[in-house]
Amino acid sequence: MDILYIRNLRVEAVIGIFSWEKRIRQPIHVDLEMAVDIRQAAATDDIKHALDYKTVSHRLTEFIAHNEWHLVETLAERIAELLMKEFGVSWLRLTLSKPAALPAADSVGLIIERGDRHAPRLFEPGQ
Ligand SMILES: Nc1nc2c(c(=O)[nH]1)N=C([C@H](O)[C@@H](O)CO)CN2
Repeated sequence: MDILYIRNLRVEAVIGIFSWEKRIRQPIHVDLEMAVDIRQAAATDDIKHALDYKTVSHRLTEFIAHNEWHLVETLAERIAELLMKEFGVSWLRLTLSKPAALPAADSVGLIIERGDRHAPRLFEPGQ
């Protein structure tokens, strides 16, 4: 299986467990790897058969920024669900970072993997 990645997608989000965190936006950085099979896209040279990283990035930005979150765990799980349901992604590894969370640390966050790495894409959106 091949991997399409998006590295260091930056989104300003309302996220955190404390009341002061409900009143500000904080940066969330998304690193994403998604299983794909690039052969049909490469053979046809047609974006219709590719997982469009621009569309995925715009959707994730909108989803993260237009909702409010308490835990990074919740946000990570919801992102994984969205990618599987809306884009047919069969396997993903997501690194979610909240770099402003701890003044004494460069960043904190999570790495999660969901799905079957060797399964084909579940569907192509719009088909
Ligand atoms: N495992 C987690 N621990 C903490 C979280 C979290 O989302 N998951 N969040 C916070 C606070 O919101 C923190 O980021 C504020 O500095 C603390 N621990």
